Amino acid sequence: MNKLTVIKVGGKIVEEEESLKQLLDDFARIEGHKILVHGGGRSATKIAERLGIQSNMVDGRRITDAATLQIVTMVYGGLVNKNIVARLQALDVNALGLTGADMDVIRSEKRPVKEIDYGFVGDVKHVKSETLQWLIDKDIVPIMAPLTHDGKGNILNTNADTIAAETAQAMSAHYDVTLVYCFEKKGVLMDENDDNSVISRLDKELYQKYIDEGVITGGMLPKLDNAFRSIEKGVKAVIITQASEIGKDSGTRII
Ligand SMILES: Nc1ncnc2c1ncn2[C@@H]1O[C@H](COP(=O)(O)OP(=O)(O)O)[C@@H](O)[C@H]1O
Ligand SMILES: CC(=O)N[C@@H](CCC(=O)OP(=O)(O)O)C(=O)O
Repeated sequence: MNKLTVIKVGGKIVEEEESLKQLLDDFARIEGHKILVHGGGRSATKIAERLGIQSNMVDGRRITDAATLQIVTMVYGGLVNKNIVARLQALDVNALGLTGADMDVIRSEKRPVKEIDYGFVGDVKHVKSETLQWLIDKDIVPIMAPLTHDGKGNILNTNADTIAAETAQAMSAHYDVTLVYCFEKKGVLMDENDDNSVISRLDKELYQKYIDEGVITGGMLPKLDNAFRSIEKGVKAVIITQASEIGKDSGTRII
């Protein structure tokens, strides 16, 4: 099987010019087939604030009312996605920006209301891996925004870590997939404030221990849940690392 690298890049990197430039330069240099999934949560929060709309996150997920949906559609599907696409084109990467609605690439279902009503947030139901494969085999590089659709005309907001994991899992039917979560730290850390404390290999047992001890918290929890699920569902390797370290043998490897 051919190799495919799925890179997910989070909001903090996307928002800062210097780290975005570094990420895109590194991404452009990755050889072989690749997909970039981007977040942009921090940009959405800032623009919402400018428009006088308060952001509300529960368990790392944005409560998305109608006004917030308009903002995330503009920010993720427009501003962030098209900026990345233009920048990659300047680096000779034949990037194509996609939301889940484009070519029906990712269908989702509005998250059912239990204790919390997340509003217009979608849980992924299907990734059209054949469509992505068709694009990739033509040397087109999909740049995926964290937006999906329900097939009934509605856009839904979907966490970018989940988009990356579901895409990597679906693409495992066609390629040997490596999923790389890039963020601002050097990997999963023993001490969140010490970049020299990278946990180089993490299995499920150790993960649970570190949760219990409060070593791993917050936004890292959904990321690692997605990471372990991906390994269980056929993704060959999952790495959590700093953008500048892509392709090097560093960061945290999920085993
Ligand atoms: N043990 C840990 N190692 C590294 N980061 C951790 C750890 N525990 C919690 N975190 C937090 O998780 C955050 C990453 O999650 P998140 O902000 O959702 O990432 P992203 O920028 O990719 O969206 C880090 O910025 C950090 O604050
Ligand atoms: C439902 C939900 O929470 N969607 C996320 C999508 C963006 C995202 O995941 O961005 P980062 O990777 O930068 O955090 C949000 O709106 O914040």
